[in-house]
Amino acid sequence: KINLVHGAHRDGKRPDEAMKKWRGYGLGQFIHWGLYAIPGGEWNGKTYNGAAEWIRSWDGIPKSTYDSLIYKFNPVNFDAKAWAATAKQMGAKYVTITTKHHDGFCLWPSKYTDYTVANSPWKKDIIKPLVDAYDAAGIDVILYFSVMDWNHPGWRYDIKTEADSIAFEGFKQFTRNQLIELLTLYPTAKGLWFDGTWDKSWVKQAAFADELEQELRKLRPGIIIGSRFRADEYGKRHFDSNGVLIGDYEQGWERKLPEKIADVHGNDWDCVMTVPENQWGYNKAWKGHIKTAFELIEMTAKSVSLGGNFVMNFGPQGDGAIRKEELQLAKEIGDWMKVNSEAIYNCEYAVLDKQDWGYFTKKTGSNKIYMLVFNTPINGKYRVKLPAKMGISMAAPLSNPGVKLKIEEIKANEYFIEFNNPSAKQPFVITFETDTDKKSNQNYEKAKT
Ligand SMILES: C[C@@H]1N[C@@H](C(=O)NCc2ccccc2)[C@H](O)[C@@H]1O
Repeated sequence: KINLVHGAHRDGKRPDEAMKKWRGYGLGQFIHWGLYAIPGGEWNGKTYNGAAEWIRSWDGIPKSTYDSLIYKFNPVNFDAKAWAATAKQMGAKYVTITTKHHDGFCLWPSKYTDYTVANSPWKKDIIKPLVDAYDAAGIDVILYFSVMDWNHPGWRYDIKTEADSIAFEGFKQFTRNQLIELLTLYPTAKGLWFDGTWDKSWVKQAAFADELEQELRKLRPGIIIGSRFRADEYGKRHFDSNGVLIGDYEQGWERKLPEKIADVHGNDWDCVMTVPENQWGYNKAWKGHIKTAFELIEMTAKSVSLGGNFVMNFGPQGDGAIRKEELQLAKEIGDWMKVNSEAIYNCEYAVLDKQDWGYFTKKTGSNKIYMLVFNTPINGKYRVKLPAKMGISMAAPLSNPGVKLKIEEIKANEYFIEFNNPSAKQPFVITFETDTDKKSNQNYEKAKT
């Protein structure tokens, strides 16, 4: 083991109530909104091929021209309650909202910069009504904050000269001030989702970032901060020089999912996912593959089956309305969650071998198992392998608990659960219970039709 001062300060999952609640969220909403939503990936009729929220970095636009978008920020159709209602209907249990993205525009009236909503035609705070609306909807709020800030004169990609170092010191204090300001103005926020922390300038600030993280945790006990905030003193990010996760959960699953349980190293994690291939901010022309509700539901099931949460991104339009395609996806996902969310909320990795038909989840603190089916076997027989000595109780469709499904023990601790569901067009859930002291063949009803 290497002796580290600014590595991980804790190993393993956080045991406290705040983190237990986070662990059980299952499904979340990401909101990427800011000045970039106004051009929406297009400028003077030309489309920008990168991610819409990175359009400022496109050579085709003079930076000052982009920065003057502040004078066009007037989202007349912004309705915080409507956004929260969409998330509620979808079944999201938490929301991560951009307070400031890489362009440095603040959606709250920060007193540490002029580049905020206060100096736009809109004038008003955007974050406060959002936090209030989501809190009222019972959806926990996490504040996204980009450390990298293209608008601040003190931002540097690396520290090469004494002048860089002096400028960056000012930037570090500005960053600290804004974070304390956010936690003070929005005390109900449950966490901070840091981004824009990969450049050398910030990676070299192990001591400062470690002290700042500890200060924020003291200011807001229980606050949840992921692995993307800070590097250790050897520049190691997410996992320190001893391979221990820095922060409360792994924050590396951006637009990708783990394949198997070994990939998550026993840590908490969430996956943040775009609906198109790679657009977080609003992009008028949603080119390429747009994920369907089916795909997003499967990613949610897969995430929970591997002990994580799934966070689906929304990129509201410059006028503040959510685009109709995202509203439609929220409805379809919400309709599925209405019937099946018991297999998602407060569920965890079931410690069972994955089978071809789909994913297992297990209700935390119980022996209830859920089989989330995405591929129906032609013979209607669903294979389940249990650890030795573990029995299986009666199985039933989650949506119809009265139907006792036939369970056939085909060999030691291996079963076929029979369920012919030819009309299925949507993923569905079968549920059963396990018991630890297996009394072979006595733990489930013999077939009843
Ligand atoms: C959550 C997303 N993170 C921002 C981003 O720049 N991701 C690209 C990226 C991801 C990981 C390392 C470097 C760069 C995107 O703009 C979104 O805000």
